[in-house]
Amino acid sequence: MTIKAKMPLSKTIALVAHDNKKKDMLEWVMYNKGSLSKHKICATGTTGGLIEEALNIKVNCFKSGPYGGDQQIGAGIANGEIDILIFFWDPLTQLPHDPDVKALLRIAAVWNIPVACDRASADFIISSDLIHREYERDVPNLSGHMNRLKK
Ligand SMILES: O=C(CO)COP(=O)(O)O
Repeated sequence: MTIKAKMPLSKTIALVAHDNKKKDMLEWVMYNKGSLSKHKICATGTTGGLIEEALNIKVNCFKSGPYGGDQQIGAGIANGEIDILIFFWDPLTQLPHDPDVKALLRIAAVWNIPVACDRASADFIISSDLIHREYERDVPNLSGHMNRLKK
């Protein structure tokens, strides 16, 4: 059971990159600076600091990923405060906070937000017509869930 949530004109985009992917992320944000500047940007700590420096824009920086930043972004998604996740995670390195990485990807799928895990998909999202307009997306209907449990 789902209900509709409004995707606002100005989206809140979360940017996250693992260390081996930070160069990719910086190149991507520099290339897309024009589009990104129309939206609110948040990020895990180190990624966000690098983006602020590179683009000279304000980034709402959470804690560094391994210190809870992934979980803070996950909470933002569950609270309806984050509309899009661009997460260049590293598929070739074991990380101590792997459970947090999985949890972030999971909660993004639960809340049906657009997620890009590499530059090719990030390009699709940023060049989509939907990035420039309001639209509705399905989100879980929690009251339906509570009612089912009561039966
Ligand atoms: O580890 C991360 C995501 O899992 C990213 O965190 P930082 O941006 O702080 O490096």
